[in-house]
Amino acid sequence: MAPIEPPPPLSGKKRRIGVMTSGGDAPGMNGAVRAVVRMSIAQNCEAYAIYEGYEGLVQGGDMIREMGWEDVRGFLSEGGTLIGTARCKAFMERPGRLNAAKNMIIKGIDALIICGGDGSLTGADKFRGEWPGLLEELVEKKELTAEQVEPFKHLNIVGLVGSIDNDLSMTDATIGCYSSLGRICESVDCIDATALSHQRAFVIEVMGRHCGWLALMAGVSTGADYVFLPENPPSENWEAEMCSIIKRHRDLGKRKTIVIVAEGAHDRNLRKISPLHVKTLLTDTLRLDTRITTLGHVQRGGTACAYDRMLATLQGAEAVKAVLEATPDTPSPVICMVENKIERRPLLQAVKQTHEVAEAIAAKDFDRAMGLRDAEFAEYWQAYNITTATDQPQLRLPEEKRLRVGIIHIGAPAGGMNAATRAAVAYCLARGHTPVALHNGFPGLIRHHDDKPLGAVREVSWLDAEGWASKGGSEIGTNRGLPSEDMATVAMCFEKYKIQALFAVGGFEAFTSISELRKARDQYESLKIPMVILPATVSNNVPGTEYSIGSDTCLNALIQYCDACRQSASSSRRRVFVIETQGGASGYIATLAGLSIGAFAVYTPEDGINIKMLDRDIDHLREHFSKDKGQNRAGKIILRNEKASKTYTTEIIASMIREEARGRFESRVGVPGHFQQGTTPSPMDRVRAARFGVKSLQHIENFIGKSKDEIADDPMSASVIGIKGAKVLFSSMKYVEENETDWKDRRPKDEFWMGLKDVVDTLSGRPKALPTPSTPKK
Ligand SMILES: Nc1ncnc2c1ncn2[C@@H]1O[C@H](COP(=O)(O)OP(=O)(O)OP(=O)(O)O)[C@@H](O)[C@H]1O
Ligand SMILES: O=P(O)(O)OC[C@H]1O[C@](O)(CO)[C@@H](O)[C@@H]1O
Ligand SMILES: [Mg+2]
Repeated sequence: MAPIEPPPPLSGKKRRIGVMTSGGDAPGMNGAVRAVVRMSIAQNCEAYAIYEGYEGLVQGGDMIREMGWEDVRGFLSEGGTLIGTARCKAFMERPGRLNAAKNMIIKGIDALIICGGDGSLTGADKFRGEWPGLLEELVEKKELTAEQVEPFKHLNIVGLVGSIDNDLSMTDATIGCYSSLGRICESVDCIDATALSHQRAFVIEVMGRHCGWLALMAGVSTGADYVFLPENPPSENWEAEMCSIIKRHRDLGKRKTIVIVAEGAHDRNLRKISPLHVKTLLTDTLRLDTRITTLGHVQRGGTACAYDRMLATLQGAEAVKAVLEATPDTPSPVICMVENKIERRPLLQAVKQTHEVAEAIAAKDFDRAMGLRDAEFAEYWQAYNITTATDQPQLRLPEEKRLRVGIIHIGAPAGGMNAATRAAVAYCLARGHTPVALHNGFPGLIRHHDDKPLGAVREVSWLDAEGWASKGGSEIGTNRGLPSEDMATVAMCFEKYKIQALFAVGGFEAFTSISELRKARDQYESLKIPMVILPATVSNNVPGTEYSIGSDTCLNALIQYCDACRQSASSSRRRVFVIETQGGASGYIATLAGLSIGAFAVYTPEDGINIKMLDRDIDHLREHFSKDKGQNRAGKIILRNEKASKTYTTEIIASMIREEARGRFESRVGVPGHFQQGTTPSPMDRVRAARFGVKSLQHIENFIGKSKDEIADDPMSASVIGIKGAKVLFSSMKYVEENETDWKDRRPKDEFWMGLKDVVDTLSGRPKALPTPSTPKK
């Protein structure tokens, strides 16, 4: 039967892009839909939502509807998926896909962006592969004419990975996985308190039918005693092994036990490992009072964390770009994240590699299964094992290779400082090194190193640091003071307390401190030791890395604050909140928060603020509110970094808006201040802190056996660990200090995120700035 409705013409439009969410819902999916819709419109395309996943495509009609700019307002701060999702049986079969193809053509949709998990993208890949055959069949069966299908010969399809499971190969993170991990961590942190009180054991089941990412990361970020993953089942002898590890932890004084079991966990013979089985072992063998908690769907619920909002937004925008750049020969891409870089990878290959993991598991080839997950996964597994099992004789170094490692926190507190320290301590102990905490930064060391009975230089035991994975702030105390306050005493202390390596955790002051120590090596032999700085600051302004631990915790705190303000502003109607963010002279926090909440405008120190900018933004607000008839939930947020301008303070901007609004709308000020340091660190900060902590100590070990002069002569002996693009690497401090540092403004010379400001502006519909003398052309 020929279609009743011919494909609508796309006069003057480049493309008609369909977007859908499919499979299990995941926090952040709404952000992806918002980005696709708004970016499509901004790029002169039409955007259509396909409701209820593939079900909408198979059924067509009203389930495929055009989306306007305002239809996605507020999407960023909503959990689940507002356009619905489904697990669609019909699409699994060819007749269902035939209907789907027909509906796409009837609706004139010539590009499809699908946000879903491994199953949804497998379906997308199948659809893409069958497309020419489906069109032929539609013509053959006279459901469509040859002319009708002609413009749709090449299926333009792009995948976005949205799933809490993080189970697609070739991407480090899927939209939703960090939000889900956040829910798990919150729950385990809560359970921790009650477990500790009763000295109980808890067996916690987390989601992940075929993938252990959530279980592993939950283990790393909560310091669980044992984890079970489908990719890497425990040894044949796991029951005894698990009991022995847990017994040892108890013998060392631990009052609680947490075991995390992935829903898809099994042993090496693929027999399911159930929480009940684990509980029975803990009860019968170790006599522990044990409870089971199955977290279930709370893991999928709730609003998205900052990272997922950012990921969803950037990937959604990238997907539209990929649609527009596609040629008939371009393989369909899936948008991936590799460390800190958005990349397009071939959908076909990503799906194939994902299936290979399942095949390797089914064939009991677990090494291959682990190898097929991304490199990050194996590193986290290693970090987890080294920092958890206390008795691993094979890891211990011979006596002469063991070091006394000083650990110091410098600067303001940042989420993840304790987790990094815990990992470093556990690593040191596993290898036979002695971890020595230098309390309260350099001023603590200088003034209180030999206080009696408790000086600032203290060896740390496993039990001391064991509970630090989830603790916010700094357990060993942190301070902005620099070693130059009294370099001679610092050098003397290193000599006196036999500090043979230094692991520094902190922000720009930590960076400056290591720079000072490195330069003072000419004067003091005791400073000719390997030193690593792990950047940790809410401001994310440390040169040598694109990511400092603590910045993710800060963004989460900030978006929580902004969501509350937006809710208030939207409810009161016609209200603008001007919110002042931290970040020093770096606009990172303001910009990323702006991206995550859909800010109306973001003011950064890099661009400054000028009167033309304010005039234009206020005009835009006026125009926006003049169209508002009161039914719009139109709360607006402007983010202003604390150092964006000396003249245009947060208060002044809010007053200008109030004045210029002439009663049409009003403004309020919000200053979250130190709330931005957060309480408990975010899971991303915790897991990266652990991974980078272990890597830092491994880097330090490269210098074992070298003479003092050899160490001093090696530029890598004072280095900073960081993420640069798609890589995690160490950079020599000397190089970074001399080439990558803007010392005056205390930030990297080249800030990777500057390009993101355009995305914030485009997606909020902010008018483009005309170049003025103080906004130089890029
Ligand atoms: N092999 C396949 N062929 C065709 N369609 C498929 C295939 N696998 C999955 N799909 C389609 O994708 C939908 C979602 O797949 P699935 O239920 O596996 O969820 P997912 O996308 O993997 O998400 P998650 O696992 O995160 O919940 C299925 O209901 C089906 O419509
Ligand atoms: O209740 P549902 O929708 O079947 O989902 C459960 C499954 O979905 C997932 O959460 C992925 O979204 C799996 O980890 C889990 O097994
Ligand atoms: Mg899946």
